[in-house]
Amino acid sequence: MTEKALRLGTRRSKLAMAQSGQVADAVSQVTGRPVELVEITTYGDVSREHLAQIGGTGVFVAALREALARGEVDFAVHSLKDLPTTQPDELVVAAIPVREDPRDVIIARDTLKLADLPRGARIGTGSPRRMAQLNAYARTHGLDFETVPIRGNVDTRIGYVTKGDLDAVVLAAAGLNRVGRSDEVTDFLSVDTVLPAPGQGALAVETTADNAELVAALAELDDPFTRAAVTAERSLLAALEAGCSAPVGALADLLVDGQIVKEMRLRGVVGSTDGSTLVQLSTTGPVPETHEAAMALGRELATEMLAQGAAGLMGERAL
Ligand SMILES: NCc1[nH]cc(CCC(=O)O)c1CC(=O)O
Repeated sequence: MTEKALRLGTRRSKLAMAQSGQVADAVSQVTGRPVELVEITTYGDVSREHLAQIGGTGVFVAALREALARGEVDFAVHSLKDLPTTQPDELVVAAIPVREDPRDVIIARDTLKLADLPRGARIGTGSPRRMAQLNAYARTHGLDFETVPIRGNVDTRIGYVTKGDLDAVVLAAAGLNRVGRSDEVTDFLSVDTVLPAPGQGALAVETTADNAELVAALAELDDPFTRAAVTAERSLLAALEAGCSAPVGALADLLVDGQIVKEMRLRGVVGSTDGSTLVQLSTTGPVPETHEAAMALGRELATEMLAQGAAGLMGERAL
């Protein structure tokens, strides 16, 4: 007997197709049903140059959510770091699978590492979070590189280096892993140097709240530790009243003693894009066992960061 295929709404970019394909296979496994990819073309895909004006990466998420709400697809996969912190009532994040490598990386000419970039080197990144932390690193390590605003998909960004326009570009390790290009990485940036975006490396599998059977099936793909970590990170972002393009980094991880999980640590950073000011703090607490406990961890750190002047660093906006 062949069961009706589940429809997975996806953007058609290489990265979106790769992560949707991987989740499609996993969903097929747990449901025993075939999964069909349904490509959703968004205004952002057609008109890249107007992406900033029409609201950044949020437009991609919005188009997939509209397709879900209209019943054109059964579920969708988002990069968690591109997902707004507000959750529509009619939709539910049914699964957050195990997170990939959360780190940022550089791809530089001549296999250079960050610390080896020559004076005056130009590093491409459109992210205020990456600019702030890289420029702060340069200031504190006597380096003299410059961050240059760029945007575009993974291929476009790597192209700036291979064509010789820039010395290096910054990308997320997870995205490169998913499209099979991690062998081009020349330096994995320590999270002590560049704290990743809240939710970076994690995916969100979203469906309609009224589809109880599918919600339950998708929940089998959920990783509770990843969910607790990204919930705390995104709670920090929300409590700072920052959006996905704000200069905010956050990463929660587990503190382990031998084999025993002791606590969850949440680190956060906000900075000015020139790197002259960074507010960098961390907090630890019991591993959150509920959504509310994970939210509380993020709010707690946000309160401390705001007390140290974080709000004044969040005015800057760019993609
Ligand atoms: N903002 C674009 C974006 N959204 C998700 C990823 C891939 C990494 C991830 O899934 O967290 C990327 C590319 C990048 O930042 O290099």
